Amino acid sequence: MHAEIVVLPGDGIGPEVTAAAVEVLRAVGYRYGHTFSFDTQLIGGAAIDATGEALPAATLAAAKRADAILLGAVGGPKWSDPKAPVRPEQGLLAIRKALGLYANLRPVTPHPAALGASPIKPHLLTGVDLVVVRELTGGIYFGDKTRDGDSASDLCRYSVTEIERVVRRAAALARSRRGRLTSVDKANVLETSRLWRETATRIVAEEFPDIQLEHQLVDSMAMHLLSRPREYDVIVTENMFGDILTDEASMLAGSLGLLPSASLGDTDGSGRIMGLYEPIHGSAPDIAGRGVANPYATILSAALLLRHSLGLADEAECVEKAVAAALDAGVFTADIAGSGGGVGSRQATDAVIEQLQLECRPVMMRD
Ligand SMILES: NC(=O)C1=CN([C@@H]2O[C@H](COP(=O)(O)OP(=O)(O)OC[C@H]3O[C@@H](n4cnc5c(N)ncnc54)[C@H](O)[C@@H]3O)[C@@H](O)[C@H]2O)C=CC1
Ligand SMILES: CC(C)CC(=O)C(=O)O
Ligand SMILES: [Mg+2]
Repeated sequence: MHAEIVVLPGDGIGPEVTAAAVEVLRAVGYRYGHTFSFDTQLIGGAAIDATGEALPAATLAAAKRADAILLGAVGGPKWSDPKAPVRPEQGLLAIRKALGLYANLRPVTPHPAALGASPIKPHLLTGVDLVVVRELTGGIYFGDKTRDGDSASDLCRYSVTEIERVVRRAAALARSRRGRLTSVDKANVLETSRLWRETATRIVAEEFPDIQLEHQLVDSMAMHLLSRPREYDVIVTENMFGDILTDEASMLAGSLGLLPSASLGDTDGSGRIMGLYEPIHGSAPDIAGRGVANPYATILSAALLLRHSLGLADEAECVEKAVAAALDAGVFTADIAGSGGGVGSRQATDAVIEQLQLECRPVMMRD
């Protein structure tokens, strides 16, 4: 097949990790006989520097035309002045909203070889396999913001429709997995959470009676996620809770540099799903430009791109197996290796590409 992929490197380590994922996509495409073309566009701080805007119109237009989008990360100290008229993060929020990417899937599956990188006891981590479905285009990140002298406010608003569609997506995912859905809210305090809980209960009862639904308050969820992570299957929650809980969940895997994500919209008339794929981490300014960033989260995001937007399940699995094999072989970047050790991004990417040759057997190459 031929696919057009828009690449949005962004800032900090974004260009480093997207370059790694593009190399892997080229390698897997070559192996399976696909041609992927890559159109690099500006977003975030890099876009502000070049155009004054965090999401230039040309970037959005290219993203709308593309078969899929791969993004690194945005932001950094250069653009973090509280008085700055525009911030890189606004570009990311804007593209998610403009493309209707309301469901952000963040799988968390600690790899056995990397358990030592986690601060959690290994016996709690074996068998952990969960997905957080984070609502991505509503809530407090998108509400009106005001600053009035010494006070400020951020409005958190959710509509029933916004909650229904993400809960449906999460419940359908749970149905394809172990049939368990945990909806996370703060319904003991917040009105938006009470609407969330009411809507999640109704949608599951009416449309997914086979799914086991439980509700969990976000504060105790933050604790249970670390004390009994194996019990969770699919977790659905609103935008900010999902953002925070998944950075926490990265500690189950051992590093932020290991968690990928898929931001998905609805399927269009031709069966195509709009998708943007990015690691859950940020631009990591503290390590940017040194060639030491862990590229695995972005490479695994590219695997999600192959699966969800291009319908290439075998190719996605091939990339995932290659990353797992690189980890099995002990190819750890510094964030996983610890104690000042570890290989650079270059070696980690090379290891994945090498493992691709061993792990993947396209149909045309099978006996
Ligand atoms: N999706 C995005 O574009 C996101 C952007 N950000 C932005 O990133 C900037 C930095 O934010 P932080 O809070 O520092 O979060 P961060 O995720 O960039 O970094 C947190 C810590 O994790 C480490 N880390 C992250 N990714 C890594 C990787 N692939 N390999 C090795 N180590 C890695 C960093 O070195 C740092 O010590 C901010 O401007 C923030 O707004 C933050 C989160 C998401
Ligand atoms: C940078 C923010 C807009 C969001 C964030 O932290 C994330 O999507 O993980
Ligand atoms: Mg985040």
